[in-house]
Amino acid sequence: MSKAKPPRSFFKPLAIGAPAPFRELPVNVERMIHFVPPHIEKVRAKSGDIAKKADVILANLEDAIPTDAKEAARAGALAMAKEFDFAATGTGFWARVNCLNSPWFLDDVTELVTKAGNQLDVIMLPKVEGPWDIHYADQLIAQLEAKANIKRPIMLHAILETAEGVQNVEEICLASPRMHGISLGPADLAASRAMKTTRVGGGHPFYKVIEDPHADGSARAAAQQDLWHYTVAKMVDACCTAGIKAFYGPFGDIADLDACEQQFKNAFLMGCAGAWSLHPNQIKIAKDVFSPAIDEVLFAKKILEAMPDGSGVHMIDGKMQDDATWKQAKVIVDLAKQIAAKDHDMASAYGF
Ligand SMILES: CC(C)(COP(=O)(O)OP(=O)(O)OC[C@H]1O[C@@H](n2cnc3c(N)ncnc32)[C@H](O)[C@@H]1OP(=O)(O)O)[C@@H](O)C(=O)NCCC(=O)NCCSC(=O)C[C@H](O)C(=O)O
Ligand SMILES: [Mg+2]
Repeated sequence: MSKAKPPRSFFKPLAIGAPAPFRELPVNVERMIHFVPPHIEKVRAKSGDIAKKADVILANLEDAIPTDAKEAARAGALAMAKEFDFAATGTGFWARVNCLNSPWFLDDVTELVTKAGNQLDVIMLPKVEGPWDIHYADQLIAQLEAKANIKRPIMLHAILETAEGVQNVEEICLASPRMHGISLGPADLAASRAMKTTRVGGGHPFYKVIEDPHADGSARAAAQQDLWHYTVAKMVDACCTAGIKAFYGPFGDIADLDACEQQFKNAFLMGCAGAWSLHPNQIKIAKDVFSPAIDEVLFAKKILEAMPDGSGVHMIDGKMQDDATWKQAKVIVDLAKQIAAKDHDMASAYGF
């Protein structure tokens, strides 16, 4: 049976000279994690402009990068760290490395941490199966941080994309104070679970409920259901328990902006902080969806103003408010304040 670390050891650096892990997550607006294929020079060159619109730019080294371009993608990621000052626009800089059992993982992490460790905010780890994967990456990154004299800890973000990972998601989230969050990886997860779909996220016309038959034999209404509801709910609960962030991952039908928006909306309502954008068209969708709606923020502000100490019962616009709705309102207003601090247009729309 595995044992948890003693509380006093949990936040100790794992290597002499490595920075101490964060005790609280840095407060960053991360509505979209924008994927860049760093081996394609033309696309990589757009990173500076994209960084003005996106909250996070991620250099992708894993799936979607051809085997013969893995080294070029790694070199491209290092070039991005050198060429662009992402921090100056308040944009996060992340990299998705190849998975732990691949021939590239060790060089990916070694080069990123030692050559770009002061620019890199988060390493995204694919196909995490259990806490043991996080422990290994955690120790390795600490050793490299110490070697390269990195001053600020690099965080870890795991992708939930195997059946085993979903089984172990709570332990993964709690495995290290280096954990930043978790993203759902619906494509790999579908394959791992033997789900019969070729889609990257989103719904499926075969997954629906159908109305009972009518006596007159008329057509029965049917509605598609959300294939990802169970996994997103499990992921959100595990992340919130650990004090880290949950993200919906990719939506692969780049042309279907409506379905992308709906999938992101479901994730936002269920507690996710953001989603991945694979194409520039998905950045604005994520920005709009993962910013609370203006009328919701104004209503939430009314609740907080009516109940300054968060207790008692009040009626606002015909709706009962109490301690619990005060907490709901606070979630929305706190997020709106974070967005307002970054985005002046949103600040005035929210009335801050
Ligand atoms: C999906 C794409 C291959 C589509 O690219 P393309 O055919 O070039 O699209 P467009 O012609 O519409 O592009 C218009 C212009 O935009 C530029 N562009 C495209 N994508 C990006 C981008 N990600 N960042 C910046 N700029 C981008 C094009 O160069 C065009 O520019 P111009 O020619 O000057 O007009 C492509 O979007 C892409 O490669 N996206 C990333 C794909 C990716 O990262 N996939 C992996 C993540 S999903 C995954 O791994 C699954 C997950 O793990 C799971 O298991 O679920
Ligand atoms: Mg994947």
